[in-house]
Amino acid sequence: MADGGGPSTLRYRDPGDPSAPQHVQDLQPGAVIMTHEIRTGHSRTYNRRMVNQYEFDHRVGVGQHGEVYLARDTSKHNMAVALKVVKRKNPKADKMSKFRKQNQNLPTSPHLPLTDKLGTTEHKIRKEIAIMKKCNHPHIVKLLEVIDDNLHEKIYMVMEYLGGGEIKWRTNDGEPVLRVDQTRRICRDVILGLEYLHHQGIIHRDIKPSNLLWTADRRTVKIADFGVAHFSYAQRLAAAGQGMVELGDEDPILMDDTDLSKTAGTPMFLAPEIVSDTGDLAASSSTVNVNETAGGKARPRRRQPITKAIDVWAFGVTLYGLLFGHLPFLADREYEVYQLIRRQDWSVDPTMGVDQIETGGRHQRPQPKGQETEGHLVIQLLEGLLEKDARKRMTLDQVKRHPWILRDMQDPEGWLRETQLGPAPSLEPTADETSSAMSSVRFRWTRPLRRLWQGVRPTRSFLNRNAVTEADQYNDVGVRSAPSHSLSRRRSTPGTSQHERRREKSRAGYSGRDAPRNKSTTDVVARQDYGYAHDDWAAWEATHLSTGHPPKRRRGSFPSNLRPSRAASPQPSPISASTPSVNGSGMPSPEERPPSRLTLTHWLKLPFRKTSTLPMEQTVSSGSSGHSLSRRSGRGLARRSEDAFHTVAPSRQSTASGQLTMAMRAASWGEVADYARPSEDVTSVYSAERGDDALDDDTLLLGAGGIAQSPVLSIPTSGVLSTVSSIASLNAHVTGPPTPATMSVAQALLQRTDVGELPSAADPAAHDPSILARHSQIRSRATSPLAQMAYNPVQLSIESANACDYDDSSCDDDDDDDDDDDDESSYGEEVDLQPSTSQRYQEEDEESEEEGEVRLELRGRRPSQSASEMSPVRGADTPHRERPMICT
Ligand SMILES: Nc1ncnc2c1ncn2[C@@H]1O[C@H](COP(=O)(O)OP(=O)(O)OP(=O)(O)O)[C@@H](O)[C@H]1O
Repeated sequence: MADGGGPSTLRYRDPGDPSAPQHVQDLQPGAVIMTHEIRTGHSRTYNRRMVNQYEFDHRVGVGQHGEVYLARDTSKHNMAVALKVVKRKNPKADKMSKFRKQNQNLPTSPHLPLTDKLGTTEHKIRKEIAIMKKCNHPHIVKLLEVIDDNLHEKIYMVMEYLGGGEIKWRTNDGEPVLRVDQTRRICRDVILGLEYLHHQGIIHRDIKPSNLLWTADRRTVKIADFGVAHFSYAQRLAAAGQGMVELGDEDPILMDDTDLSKTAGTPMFLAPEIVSDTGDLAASSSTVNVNETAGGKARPRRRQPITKAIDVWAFGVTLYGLLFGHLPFLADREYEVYQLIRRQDWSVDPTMGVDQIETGGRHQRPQPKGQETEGHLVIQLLEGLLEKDARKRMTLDQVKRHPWILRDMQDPEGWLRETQLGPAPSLEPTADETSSAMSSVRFRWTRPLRRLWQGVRPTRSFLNRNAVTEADQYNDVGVRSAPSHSLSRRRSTPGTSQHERRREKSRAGYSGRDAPRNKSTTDVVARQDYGYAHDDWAAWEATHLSTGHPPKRRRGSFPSNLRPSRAASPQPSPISASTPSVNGSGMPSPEERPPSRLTLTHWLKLPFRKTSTLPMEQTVSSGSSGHSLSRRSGRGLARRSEDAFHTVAPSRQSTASGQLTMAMRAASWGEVADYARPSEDVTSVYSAERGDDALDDDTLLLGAGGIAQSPVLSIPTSGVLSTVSSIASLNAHVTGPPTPATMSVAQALLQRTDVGELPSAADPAAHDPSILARHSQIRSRATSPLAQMAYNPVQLSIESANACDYDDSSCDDDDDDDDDDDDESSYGEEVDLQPSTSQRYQEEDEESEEEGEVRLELRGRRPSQSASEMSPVRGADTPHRERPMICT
């Protein structure tokens, strides 16, 4: 790594993090940005992979169709985002799907989602994107941007990052880890999210604990993974309740209801109406799908229609799982599970939750209204949810009003009122959504063609300019207006190293990206051979914008009304006095240009450094210690850049159905508002400091895949959590050497958690962020990797970043066609290590592609995994896989 693998100084700002700056917390992106231009490279500071403005960190999950990475958006104050990288085409999976369609009795795991029948990978991704684009709700994971890498047939889905990870709900022994009241709060969030989805005409089809993710502060749960979700026109009509809804362009991919009849979802969570055919078919083809009529003649049985009720069922199974730590219908084989779902009644344990509240058994006598026990209410609710007849099943509205859901709320009526969804919005242009979700261009660049094109093509990063206001384009100077960097690197002349080429360029008077672009179009290709240049470019551009002389841009990239006039005298600015002179072209002379790599020496020479006018955080690395100075934005441009965040959010939130008030959010968690007791604030990492009794929030930070690695009692005390998170947030806001004040706060926090002494502020060592990082690493009392990630994000991100260097199976993509170049491929070289699961799959996939003929192998699907299931440290054993369970 560029900084010698020293401690990371990356600062992630999660919108859900209460310690994040307000503008980050307020970030509620409206329209999803569709980006069709991709720039890849490596960040200069950390040598991490970059795709456009996103810098990859570690992998947080692996799904059936792709991998999910933590990344930071360098254009938005390093805001954390989740980047899902999916291959547009997966011939092997597609072939397998086809094969499965023809051979329905193929074995599958009951734990894994069924997606085979939903069409090709491309179709599924398109649909997922189109559906996510329709959603904007506090309890639904937000899709922020879709980057369509047509060249490598990859799609990058940029989503809000949910730092809390999946809900952990059971131990290895199948015991619950959540308290009953915690489960209730999770349920409130899920109900609100589901209600919104159904209101939009969307059926999720894969509700289960692992698709429910916590925000970093663990106050909010959001529904994720729309891989098998379905948009139902009929559902949408019903939601509108008016018989008719206004339709935009009809979109075949969303309007095709035949998809709904296909089996999709995770077997254990499938509703009886879905498995009514499948189960029997799989079990015994001679007895299925027929009803014996009076005349003894077999006649196909009518299947119950598939409606949103399937989500209600899955929610019931989820609730059951959270309460009891195991699922109601368990068997080793898929078809056995289906039979149980169809025919068997479920039973309950004598106690529920980690607090072991008595259930009172499955069949109970009625209790006087208002005096029901908690167990009684829960069983009543489960009976309504797990009703095999979909027509008799509870509706979400009934669920929402159920006394157990409203229990402990101070003002249930207020909550119901506040969370009432407004009239359904009209169906906005769905055809546009899906057609733009992925480019349909099938053209693949060959290397010579690409080279030719690079010489003449204009650069444009954001084709969908409607998604961003004009002012934003102008303001967001850091990235959007940055020149596009070449996808490919120049072919090396034999015997010429990259360093030599660089030296040559620098002798010639310019270095790649600083080359004036206004002389001729061919200059555009005269860019650097390596990585990204955000920082330098942004710095350079910032300077010139501040003087009223922006660099030349492509026509149309500036809104005319905002385009600074060259004739007009620049605004008097304290910056302008110290900015470099510009030549006639609006570009600095070669001596004045920032260097291609921003070293500390160069930084010190920059004329504008004193004024701190960089539009984005600029990290300067010095020495091997990894000591870093982080210069935050100055007032001028940074201010504009921040403003852009607000204007970028043309709050769809404010549309009738998307409207959720603070009260609603508060109520769903029972925040300290009018809706709940103060002690309900159990999910706040700060509540321990307030001395609230019920903080057992640490139990939520448990192992992998819904399975707690350690019993609840061995989890560290809550004070540790709040302390470390305070340190983390302290770290997050220290953007330079720690001041004595911050050091003393950190010292106090560390003393409280008994993790050691910090050096004094006068000690130079104290200025090394590694000290803070080291001290904030709690001695591993939390055994789960996820917990450790939460406790020490900085440390883990370093390990994982290292891991990414060789493990990032998608890391290879940007080099697919450019591997003639030698020097950049830092991944791949270091590795003599065990390939990860995803890597193995990737390799197999590639092999198959190369062969042209897709080989079929019968084996279980690739399971989706969260980061906690994957060891963050390379070579360590995978902690757990779902164990098969036998139903008794
Ligand atoms: N926005 C996010 N923030 C944090 N982690 C995420 C996010 N989205 C996904 N993940 C993690 O990545 C894992 C896989 O992602 P995802 O579920 O989207 O993939 P998939 O291919 O749809 O998986 P599945 O097999 O469940 O269908 C999830 O289980 C989750 O742990």
